[in-house]
Amino acid sequence: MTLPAEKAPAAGPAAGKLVAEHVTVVFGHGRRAHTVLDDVGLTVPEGTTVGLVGESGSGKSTLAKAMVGLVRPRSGRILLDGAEVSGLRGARLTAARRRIQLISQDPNSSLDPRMRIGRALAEAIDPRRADPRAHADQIAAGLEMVALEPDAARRHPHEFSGGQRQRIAIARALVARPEVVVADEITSALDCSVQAEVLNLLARLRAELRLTMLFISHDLAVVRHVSDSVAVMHRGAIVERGDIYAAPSHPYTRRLLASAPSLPPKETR
Ligand SMILES: Nc1ncnc2c1ncn2[C@@H]1O[C@H](COP(=O)(O)OP(=O)(O)OP(=O)(O)O)[C@@H](O)[C@H]1O
Repeated sequence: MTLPAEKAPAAGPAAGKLVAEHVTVVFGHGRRAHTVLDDVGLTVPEGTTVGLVGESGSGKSTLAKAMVGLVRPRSGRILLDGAEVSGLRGARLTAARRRIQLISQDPNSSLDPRMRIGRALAEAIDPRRADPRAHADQIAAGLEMVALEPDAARRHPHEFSGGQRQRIAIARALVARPEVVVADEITSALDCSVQAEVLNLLARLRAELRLTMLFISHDLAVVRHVSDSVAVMHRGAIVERGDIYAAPSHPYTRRLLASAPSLPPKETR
């Protein structure tokens, strides 16, 4: 999959697979205007995972949505391989969205309860021809990727556990083979034991599919487990990035680390 003609080689300070450049997002108008992201810059280099931490309401989900084209910045740009995606519309936006997939917190709201799993995956493969029979092999491969049997395609979301539903959401995001995944609090609705299972699955798929990933969580231990580097968001701005665990420099990062339960040592991947 390639973007249309405006695709340009990444260069200069914006080099990176997925880049937010001076992104400002404002909700509401006039006296009710609320700046949720304020001049945010973030680079996710190809093949790496950047973690994004920050407290509730700091703007992480808004940045996730801006990164995948669901929220339009008031100013600034989102770049994929150096080409701007934030201003795209229509077919070009659809093409870019296939290359960057969002997996969000709650599979109950992201999976339509009335839709069979096969149909949901078929829609992700080809929204214009969402016929599961036309994509049976790809659907079976997608389900296998997340360790589910092919007959899961004939079932509805309520027939699965929370962890299985999140695995289905992962399959739906990955079945069209995106290059970049934005994972927004994907384990926060799950029990601890299931959290580890989903994180390990995502880590395996990331390596197998050579994904570039922005991994968002309020949980420092989880972010540390999966990320190559970490950025810290506070009140709509990135206040720190890099090895925040060894040498936190911003007061908010220090508070965040101090309030986290003891962090296990980072595992080597
Ligand atoms: N569509 C919207 N319209 C108006 N305000 C919004 C909208 N979406 C988010 N906000 C506001 O933007 C701020 C940041 O929300 P956001 O969901 O991005 O934060 P977050 O860091 O992801 O928090 P959480 O972890 O709780 O989801 C909040 O004050 C929220 O109320």
